[in-house]
Amino acid sequence: MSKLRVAVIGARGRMGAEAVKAVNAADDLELVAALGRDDKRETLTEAGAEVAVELTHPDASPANVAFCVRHGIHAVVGTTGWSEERLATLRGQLADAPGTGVLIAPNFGIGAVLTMRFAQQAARFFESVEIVELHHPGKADAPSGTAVRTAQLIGEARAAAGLPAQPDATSSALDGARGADVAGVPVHAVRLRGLVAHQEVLFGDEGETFTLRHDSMNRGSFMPGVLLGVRRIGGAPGLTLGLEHFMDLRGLDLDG
Ligand SMILES: NC(=O)C1=CN([C@@H]2O[C@H](COP(=O)(O)OP(=O)(O)OC[C@H]3O[C@@H](n4cnc5c(N)ncnc54)[C@H](OP(=O)(O)O)[C@@H]3O)[C@@H](O)[C@H]2O)C=CC1
Ligand SMILES: O=C(O)C1=N[C@H](C(=O)O)C[C@H](O)C1
Repeated sequence: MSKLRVAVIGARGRMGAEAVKAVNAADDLELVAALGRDDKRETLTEAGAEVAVELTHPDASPANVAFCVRHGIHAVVGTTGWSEERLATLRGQLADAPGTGVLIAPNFGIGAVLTMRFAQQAARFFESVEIVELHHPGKADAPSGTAVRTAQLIGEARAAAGLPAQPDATSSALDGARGADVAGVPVHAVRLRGLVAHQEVLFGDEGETFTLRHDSMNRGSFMPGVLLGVRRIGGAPGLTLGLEHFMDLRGLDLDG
């Protein structure tokens, strides 16, 4: 059987270098291109890439993905910064490219995906919720894409359950002291040498707290998710938001 032809964009970055290793180690995949900031995107078409793994920077990602979509190359995107506006533009591009698939995964870590799902499930049971994300100091964006997505999912679940805004009597605060408000959920970002990628979701109600925590100890932790996306995206035309759509989450359904 022929191997799936895979390219990595951002190949010399922390994640990209790991993705290059993971693709090279997979028997069913062939690494046909490894692009850095200075390489032209045409390298992808010249190399005959079928799937591109995109791991660059929020400012660079939309143009890289647009190129892939225009040329019928499926994309597995881990780069953060996909605002609603950027997603709407991408949906428009995909509408003109039937058959082409793009996966945007805020986090490829299996445990991180589960954290998001469990947080969504727990959201309606607690009056208060806050998120603390903790990352290495080389990270460009804050809060993390994962924290933003987690907060959005919690916000949606709270709204669906008819919960009011959470209590907070703060009437005076230094800028940033209460974090960023994402969908009504305060999100706090820590940047600390020695960390990789971590997140805590703290729920609270009368007399009890409940904490979900996920830790990525190294970037190898993201690779099974990256490879799952690479193998599945060809069969999923259009936009897929979140790796959970390629995972078997039976038993973790939101509505019972
Ligand atoms: N979804 C997930 O599970 C994960 C997502 N991420 C996200 O992935 C992204 C990358 O993270 P990380 O690897 O740590 O970042 P790095 O800064 O280590 O790597 C980014 C790489 O992208 C390159 N680059 C920048 N612009 C372009 C461009 N226009 N075309 C091609 N390459 C480009 C950079 O090149 P140069 O070195 O020349 O600057 C660099 O090598 C971030 O958005 C991060 O949040 C990270 C971890 C997990
Ligand atoms: O930059 C990182 O490192 C990470 N970025 C992603 C994010 O912003 O959520 C995923 C993970 O947290 C690591």
